[in-house]
Amino acid sequence: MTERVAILGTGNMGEAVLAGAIGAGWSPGEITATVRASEQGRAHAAAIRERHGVATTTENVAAVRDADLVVVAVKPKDLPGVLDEIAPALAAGAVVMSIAAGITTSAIETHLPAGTPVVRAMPNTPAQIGAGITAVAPGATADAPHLSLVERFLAGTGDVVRVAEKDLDAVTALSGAGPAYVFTVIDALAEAGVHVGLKRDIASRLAEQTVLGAARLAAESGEHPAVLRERVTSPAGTTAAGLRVLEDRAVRAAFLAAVEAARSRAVELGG
Ligand SMILES: NC(=O)C1=CN([C@@H]2O[C@H](COP(=O)(O)OP(=O)(O)OC[C@H]3O[C@@H](n4cnc5c(N)ncnc54)[C@H](O)[C@@H]3O)[C@@H](O)[C@H]2O)C=CC1
Ligand SMILES: O=C(O)[C@@H]1CCC=N1
Repeated sequence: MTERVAILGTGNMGEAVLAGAIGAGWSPGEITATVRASEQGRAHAAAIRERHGVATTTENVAAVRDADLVVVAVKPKDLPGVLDEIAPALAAGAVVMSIAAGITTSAIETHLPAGTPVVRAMPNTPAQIGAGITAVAPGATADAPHLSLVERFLAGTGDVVRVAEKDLDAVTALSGAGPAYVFTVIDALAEAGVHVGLKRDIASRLAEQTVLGAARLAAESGEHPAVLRERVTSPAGTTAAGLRVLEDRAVRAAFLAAVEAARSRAVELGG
C-alpha cells in the first residue's frame, strides 16, 4: 500500500526529515511539502521542488486532504494555528506527527478531531544525511500501527527510539539541540588548531574527523567513554595537560548546565 505524506512547514528540520525519507526510498510522488504563503515562501517552494522532486504548495488544507501521515514541522508558536487550519480537512485515520519542541501530545490533541492519533517526535538535523536520531512518543490514541507508520517514515533519517513522553523535553535538550553543541566544539577545535599554527583547511578536517571518529569509536566499541578517554591519556602526557585545562574551565559542568537550560526552555515553549 502506498502511503501519502504531507510535511507542513518545510524549513530546516522539515527539509532534513524530507531528505532522509527520500534517501531511504520514499518516493517523492508520495510526499507534498508546504511552505508559508509569501514571496519568500514561493521561492523556497521552488528550491524544495528542485532539490527533492516533491510537490510543494502553500495550501496546508489541500496538502492534508489525502495524507495518511501529516508531519507538522512549523515553529512551536505557529503550531496551534496550523492545527486549527487543517483539523477539518484531515482524512479519516490520518496520523499527525509533530516535531515541535515542548508542545505535548495532549495540547496538540485539543486542536484536532477527537480520536486523531498523534505522535510527538524529536529528530535532529543529521537526519538530512541519514545520521540523525529521533525519539518518538505516542499520544492518547496512537496505537502500534500509527507508531509504526511514523517509524517507517523516519527510518531513513537515522536511528529511531521510543521514549515516554515525559522524557521528550530532556531528549530535545540533549539530541535535538545537541548537533549545535557539537558544531560549536568542532568550530572551537579548528580555531584552536589555527592558533597553534595549522592551516585552516587542515585544522577543520582534523577537527571534523576527530569528532566523527571518536563518536563512531564510542558507538561501535561498546566501551564506556571514560575508558576510551583513559586510552588516549598517557601519564603526564599531552592529553593530560589538555584535559586539565578543560576540567579547570568546568567544561563538563558547562554541558550539564546547557542541557538543563535547554530542557527548561522546552518546558517553557510548551506553555
Ligand atoms: N532545527 C532543529 O534542529 C530542530 C527543530 N525542531 C522543531 O522543528 C520545528 C521547525 O524548526 P526549524 O525547522 O528549525 O524552523 P524553520 O523556521 O527553519 O522552519 C519552519 C518552517 O515553517 C514554515 N511555516 C511557518 N508557518 C507556516 C504555515 N502556516 N504553513 C506552512 N509553513 C509554515 C516557515 O516558513 C519555515 O520554513 C520547530 O517546532 C522546532 O522545535 C525539532 C528538532 C530539531
Ligand atoms: O532550538 C530549538 O528550539 C529546536 C529544538 C531542538 C533543536 N532546535
